[in-house]
Amino acid sequence: MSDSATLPFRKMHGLGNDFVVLDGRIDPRPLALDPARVRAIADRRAGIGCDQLIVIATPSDNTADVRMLIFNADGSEVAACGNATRCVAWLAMTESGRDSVVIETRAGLLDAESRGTSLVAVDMGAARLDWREIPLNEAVDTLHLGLSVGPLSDPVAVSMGNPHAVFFVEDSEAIDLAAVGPDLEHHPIFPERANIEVASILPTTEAGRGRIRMRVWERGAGITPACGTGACATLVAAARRGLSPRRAELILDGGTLEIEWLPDDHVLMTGPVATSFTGLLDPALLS
Ligand SMILES: N[C@H](CCC[C@H](N)C(=O)O)C(=O)O
Repeated sequence: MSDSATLPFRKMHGLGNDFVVLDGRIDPRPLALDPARVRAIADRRAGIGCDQLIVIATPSDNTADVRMLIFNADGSEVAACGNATRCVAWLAMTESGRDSVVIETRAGLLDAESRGTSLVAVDMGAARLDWREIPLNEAVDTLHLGLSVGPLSDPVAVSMGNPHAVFFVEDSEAIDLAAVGPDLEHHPIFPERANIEVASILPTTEAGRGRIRMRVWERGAGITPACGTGACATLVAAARRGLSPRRAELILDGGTLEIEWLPDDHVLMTGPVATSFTGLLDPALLS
């Protein structure tokens, strides 16, 4: 494919957390994007606009169906993105005609299954709870970080292959995430920065499932309508604190995800996928 050729893209989202998806298997250019190019594509004014840019690549070996590269809107490459993993899994299942696939990410191999039309379940792997795995820059109890900014304090740190700090509050709608997000994302205790969640515990359902209202300030993307790994991290944090059963509905700005922290410590996330539109990327955005 010549450098002047346009490149097909698919605009997808998971509960409004949106992605530009490029296929690096048909054209190598998306496999070598520098951060400035990612920012140009993600720019909602001059580019296409997205929270994350996702590149589908050939898997390293036959243990996976596809490999997935994840870039935040600020150009940073990260290891995990739950909503995008559902979208890529849906594409891979549609392509292969199978109702289960394996996605290779920097956070590991993730098993995904169809749960019906445009509904996908992904085993997001084990929650990492040790300070070294978050990572944090000091040996602290991840269940209670001695950290506070504005009205927020005493978060739980969890990694789903990416770092999260979960703050439990009376009313998550009352928190001005834009005011506190940047300082928390860049707090020195997080050497790789962090995704920031504020969560309120709601009454459990008759079926005994938890219900948690959660909003997110994402590392490298800011406030997004939903965060799959953030929902996983929030459920694990709430269960560790004894605030929720290990299975709950996570109610995000963009909709609801069903999350379960399994006995083997893996976290199962189930939620919708959607394609907004497809198009051709201007080659100027790639070079
Ligand atoms: N929205 C994504 C999370 C992206 C996390 C990314 N912002 C990071 O830096 O880890 C999700 O659905 O899980």
